[in-house]
Amino acid sequence: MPLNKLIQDGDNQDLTQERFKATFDTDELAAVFNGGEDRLQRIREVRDELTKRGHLFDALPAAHRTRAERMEDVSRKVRNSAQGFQMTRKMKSDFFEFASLYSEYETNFFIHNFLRFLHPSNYSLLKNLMENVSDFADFTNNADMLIITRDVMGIEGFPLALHNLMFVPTIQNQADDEQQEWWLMDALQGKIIGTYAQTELGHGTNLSAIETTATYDKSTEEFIIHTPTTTATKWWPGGLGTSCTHVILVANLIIDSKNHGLHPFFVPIRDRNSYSSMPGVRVGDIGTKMGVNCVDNGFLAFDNYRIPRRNMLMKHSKVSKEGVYTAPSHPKVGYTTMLYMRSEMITHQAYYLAMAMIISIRYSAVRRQGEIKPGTQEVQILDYQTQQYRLFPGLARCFAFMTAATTVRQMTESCIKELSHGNSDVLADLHALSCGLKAVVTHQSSQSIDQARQGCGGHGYSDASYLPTLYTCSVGACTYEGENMVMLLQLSKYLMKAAAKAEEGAVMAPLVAYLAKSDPIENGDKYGKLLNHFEHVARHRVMHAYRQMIEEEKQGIERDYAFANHSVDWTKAARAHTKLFIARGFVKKVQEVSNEAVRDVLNTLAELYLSYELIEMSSDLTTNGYLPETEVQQIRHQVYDSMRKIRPNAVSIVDSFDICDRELRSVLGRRDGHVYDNLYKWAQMSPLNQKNLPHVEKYLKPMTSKL
Ligand SMILES: Cc1cc2nc3c(=O)[nH]c(=O)nc-3n(C[C@H](O)[C@H](O)[C@H](O)COP(=O)(O)OP(=O)(O)OC[C@H]3O[C@@H](n4cnc5c(N)ncnc54)[C@H](O)[C@@H]3O)c2cc1C
Repeated sequence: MPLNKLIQDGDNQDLTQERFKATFDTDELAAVFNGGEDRLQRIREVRDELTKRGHLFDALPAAHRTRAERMEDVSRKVRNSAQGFQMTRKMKSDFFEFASLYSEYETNFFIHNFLRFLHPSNYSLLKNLMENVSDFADFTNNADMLIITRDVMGIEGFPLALHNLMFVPTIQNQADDEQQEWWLMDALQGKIIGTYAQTELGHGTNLSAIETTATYDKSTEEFIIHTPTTTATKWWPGGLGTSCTHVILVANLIIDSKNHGLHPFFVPIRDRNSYSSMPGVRVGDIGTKMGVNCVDNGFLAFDNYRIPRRNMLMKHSKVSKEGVYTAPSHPKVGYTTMLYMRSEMITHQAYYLAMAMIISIRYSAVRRQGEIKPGTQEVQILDYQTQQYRLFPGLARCFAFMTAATTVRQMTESCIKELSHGNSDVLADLHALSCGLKAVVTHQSSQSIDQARQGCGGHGYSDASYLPTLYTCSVGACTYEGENMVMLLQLSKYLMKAAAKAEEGAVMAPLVAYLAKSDPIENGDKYGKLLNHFEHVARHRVMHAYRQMIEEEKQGIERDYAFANHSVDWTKAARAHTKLFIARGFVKKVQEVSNEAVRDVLNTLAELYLSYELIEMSSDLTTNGYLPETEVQQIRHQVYDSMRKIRPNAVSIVDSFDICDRELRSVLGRRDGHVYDNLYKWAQMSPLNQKNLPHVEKYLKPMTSKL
């Protein structure tokens, strides 16, 4: 029995030959990547069930459909849940009993675990909205829902994406018990569809500049929602364009002319029956974007639109009938929700990147182009060192990022337990880390996906490869959920405080303890040595940025300006700090793997990851004589050595991601490697291959027929 489990008769011969070279069992590595044997098994069972339900999938590739047709396709798959999901009285009472067990801090934990892992609520919506999956899918199982969403819906989103991710969790997190009784069941059953409207046309990152107002009118016990300027128009919220009946609106709370800052309001915007916008509400779609065009991102403006007082979400802050404001008891409410969101985003990025690697590496094994020595046979492009340099660092990053996502999720869970005992010590560390991870992982994933696209030549630019879709989905995440540069600056502020502590010799949190250490004289074993180099670079960058800033302060420049004057250096420091965390986690993970053959291949990937990332930062390695140029050269050679070792296993490694053709939606990445015949078939489906096309009939024919 071959070690690669994907070998089948009739496949492209080059691909089959590659698969026979595997030195490890692909099922074993698949279990490591996908979070364990049980989880892998379950993913496969769900996938098999989906295979039996052909009508869940589209006859034509999405690229050959208009945006409106694609919106129709995804909406068909998430149709109204009213008939699908009736919560029984018992389920309803369990639901609220469970919710009430949780304290304020645990509420965030409750949202994510209860909704995603423990209880039918959030994913049940998706599940019950989806046709025909309720008889086999376990909606309490995150793996089930992940695979169903990816396989059936694809990665370009759907009109209820923000409803699930933001609208329902915000009601649970920020509405009081009575408000949850009013709104939650309708939201869970899809009787109302919502989104989260925060960003404005003129204001994104800087929340303090948001202009939309909610002014309390004591005489009627209502809030008057108003958009005072064009720049105050809400812009971007997913699902707002055409799908939502309601929004959670983030607006300035004004009472007796006093601004109490931003608060969330539950605001109906469209009639649930007619879908017409409410009087006083202007709402619509913002048009096509670089990607995620199955999400209808929209705009929203209000003309003195009135909502009842109790439509302000009042779990944490309150406004009484008389207009008395009560502030939230704890300023950090909501932090842990954000932490979970970010760990989920990192998981998604690891999958996007894995898909890009499957596509580009399989295709590079099938594609023959050019000769290494003139007059010899055309080579598989995977044999070119330059091609390996383009692709294999991305391959190693898949494992590094997946490990980071798992680690940060576990750290978040343990942090929440600590919070429930009143200990918030690690929250700031973890929040800062999550900012760095969000920024580094989204940036590097999209970079590696684009390298994969370019590595597939012209066919990589075709939608048939699916690489353009993967790139646009991945790169969008560099902006939403916190713009990346701003995320790095947030981490920098935390590192600035840590640097000050290191200078003072104060006690340091574990994640930044290395700042107070000096460079080791003994470098340790292979991994120890490389990780020491990561520590050196991070420490050097952080302390350098800090000391430059302090020097400016001594010259009378205020701290804020001194920080801003060195913000590029600070973001470089933040990246190095984050890469150190990822590198440490990857090494630890590899060392825990028990199967020797799998550990060997992961060792090679980890070596490549560490040496490649160090070479990317190599100028910091030689500064101040930390390493001689010869040692940097050795690290560079380590990159090439690791690539050589990975080459024979490359196809089997990507096969181990265990992502099937249907999920992959790529002609270039097909398991069987029959790329050319299928590219031809894919092109035949293009709507432009129909007869009597208007542009030809109206304009081109009359032009050419005159010649
Ligand atoms: C695909 C997608 C989906 C989205 N979905 C939603 C949604 O559902 N709901 C919603 O409310 N919003 C949504 N958004 C909006 C998103 O949250 C914002 O685009 C994001 O917060 C960035 O804000 P901005 O666009 O105003 O950029 P800006 O803040 O204007 O940033 C522009 C540039 O200025 C820089 N910059 C800004 N502030 C600073 C600073 N303090 N220091 C240094 N540099 C700075 C940034 O680094 C960036 O280079 C979505 C956006 C996208 C792309």
